[in-house]
Amino acid sequence: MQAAHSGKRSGYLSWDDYFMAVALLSAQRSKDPSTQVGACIVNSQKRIVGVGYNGFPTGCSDDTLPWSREGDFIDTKYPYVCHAELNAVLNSVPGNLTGCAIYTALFPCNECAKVIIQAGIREVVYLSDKYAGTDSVRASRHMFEQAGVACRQLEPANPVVTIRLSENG
Ligand SMILES: O=c1ccn([C@H]2C[C@H](O)[C@@H](COP(=O)(O)O)O2)c(=O)[nH]1
Ligand SMILES: [Zn+2]
Repeated sequence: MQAAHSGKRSGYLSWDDYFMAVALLSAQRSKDPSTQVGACIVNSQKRIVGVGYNGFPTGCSDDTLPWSREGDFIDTKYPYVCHAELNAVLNSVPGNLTGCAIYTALFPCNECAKVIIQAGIREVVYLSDKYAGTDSVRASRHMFEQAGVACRQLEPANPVVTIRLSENG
C-alpha cells in the first residue's frame, strides 16, 4: 500500500488525549489545594456534552468554606465539595447521556459512580487511580461491574500537552 503524503500535520492529539486534556484543563479551575479533578463527558459522535471540576456549590464561597482535609467532618471540605463527575453531569447540555463516555482525572468515588450509572454513561476513562483499594473505589468498581460500565485507565500517547496563552514569554 502506498504511504499517505497529504502533508497532514503529525503530532496532533488523539481523541483520548484530547478529551482527557479537556478534563485536566477543567481541573485547573479547582480551588482544592490537594486534589484537582476534572471530567469531560463525550457522546457517541465524539462531541463534548459536559465538563466539570471539583468545587463548592454555586453561591457557596470558596473563601469561607474550609478546604482542609482533617479535623471535624464539618470543618473539612468533604461535606461541601461537589465532585467533578457530578458537576460534569449537572453541567451537561440538556439531553440524554445514555451511551456517553466520561473522561476523568481520578477514578470516580462511589457517589460519582452512582451518578454516572444513573445518567446512562457506559464508559469511564480515567488517569489516576490514587485511591484504589479504598472502600469507596472498591464500591465504585463493584457497581460499575454489575451495571456493565466499562472502565479503562488511559495510557496517553502524548504525556505532555502544552497550551500557550501568550505569544510572548
Ligand atoms: O470521584 C471523585 C473523588 C474525589 N473528587 C474530589 C473531591 C475532593 O475535592 C478531592 C479529593 O480530595 P483529597 O484531598 O484527595 O481527599 O477530589 C472528585 O472530584 N471526584
Ligand atoms: Zn466522587
